[in-house]
Amino acid sequence: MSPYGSAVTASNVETVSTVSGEDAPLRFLVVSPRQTFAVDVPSEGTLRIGRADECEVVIDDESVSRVHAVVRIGPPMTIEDAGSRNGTIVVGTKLGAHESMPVPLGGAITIGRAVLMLDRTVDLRERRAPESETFPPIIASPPMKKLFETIDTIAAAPLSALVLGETGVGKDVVARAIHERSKRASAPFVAINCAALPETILESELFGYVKGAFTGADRPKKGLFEAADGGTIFLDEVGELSMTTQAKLLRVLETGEVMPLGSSQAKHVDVRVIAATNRDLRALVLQAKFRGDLFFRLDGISVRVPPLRERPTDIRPLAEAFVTRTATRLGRTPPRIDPVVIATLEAHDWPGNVRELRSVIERAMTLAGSSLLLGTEHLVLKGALSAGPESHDPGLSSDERRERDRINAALRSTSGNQSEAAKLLGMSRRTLIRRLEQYEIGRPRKNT
Ligand SMILES: Nc1ncnc2c1ncn2[C@@H]1O[C@H](COP(=O)(O)OP(=O)(O)OP(=O)(O)O)[C@@H](O)[C@H]1O
Repeated sequence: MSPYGSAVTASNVETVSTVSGEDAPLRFLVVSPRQTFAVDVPSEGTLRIGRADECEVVIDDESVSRVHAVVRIGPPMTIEDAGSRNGTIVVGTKLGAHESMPVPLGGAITIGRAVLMLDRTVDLRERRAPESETFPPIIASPPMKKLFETIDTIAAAPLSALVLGETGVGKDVVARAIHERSKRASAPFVAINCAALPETILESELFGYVKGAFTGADRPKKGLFEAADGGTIFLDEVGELSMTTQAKLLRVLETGEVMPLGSSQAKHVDVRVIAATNRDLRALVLQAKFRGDLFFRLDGISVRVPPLRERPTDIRPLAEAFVTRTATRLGRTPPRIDPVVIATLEAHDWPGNVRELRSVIERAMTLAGSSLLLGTEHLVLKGALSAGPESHDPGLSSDERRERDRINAALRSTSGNQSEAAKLLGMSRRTLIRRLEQYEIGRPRKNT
């Protein structure tokens, strides 16, 4: 029972009594009119949810009170309404001011116009493409059939590979498919987003470090190259690597050896590198922003994943698969999709590609509740995502474009969390918000 008020319990939902142990870490998925993002749940303490900057989960919407609700990590994990203007609804039960109840796993929590859901995730590096998302044979358009064949060719070749394509097309999924169809399938697949981390942290993630390599390095750490030994490392957004890190990466590719930070001893690794980018690497090479020798090493063999607008016949099977997957996760019967919804989805141009389609479906499923028909009233397409980095913006100078791309990348890597993205970018949240307006980036938008 909450020290602040009475506790309400729901009998038919799975609640969470621990956030540690064997289970995958927990996160809150947040869908609000302007934002879609995920927030990892810490192992202890509280999470304030509200509009105010000091909240751990900031939802930028006027329907949300400044501090609307408080999650106590537990055990058991509970949510308490913090005296909000319009209450907190937990799977249909409205909490009055200072009432609390256990947080249900996978159940909708409504806070103003936003919906939150507690979800289990897997390790950040691995979470983008769990087994079930691995290139399911659900997509059958001619361009994708061709892509399947190319994936098999790439899988069999002992070369580095480059996966090209706009944001959200499924480069990550393709990289994993290459790994799983290769001889390395039983060894690890390790993925990292090169745009997500500042240079020094990225290098220590990639190459590891020895004890005492820098302040705070009180024990040695294995890098991802070592962790992927025998398998595949997937370097997402490779176009964002700094020149220094590019030089170090090139050395690993040329010698097959990694040098942990602070060490003078190289370690041999046998790792296949698959890199991905939504930027024109060749153009970056021409502008001296990407090393030509590294480009040629990475570009052993390349594959382009077509944008969703070039394969509209994939939209229906993908949408159906996302509906089934979300329903399974929520323990619901998958609803039928109204044919008008399919037609609407097929007519949309999907600047955020498959990722955008996935969030639109997940949001529709949340809004549909237990309805057995997913209708147009559940569909929110307008403003669901902003244009990706390849959108047309002839007015932007290249510096501005770079900054805009960095911001997009940071938002992607933090699943749209503005505060985290601002930290990564080394700017205040307010500055980030100003930039979002300046570059007309739809307010955080990317879901994982
Ligand atoms: N063929 C597919 N089948 C099922 N899910 C897919 C498929 N393609 C993409 N997805 C889903 O769409 C989302 C985006 O895919 P992914 O992360 O692979 O895109 P990306 O091209 O790597 O994006 P970015 O450039 O932003 O990193 C993920 O949730 C992924 O699971």
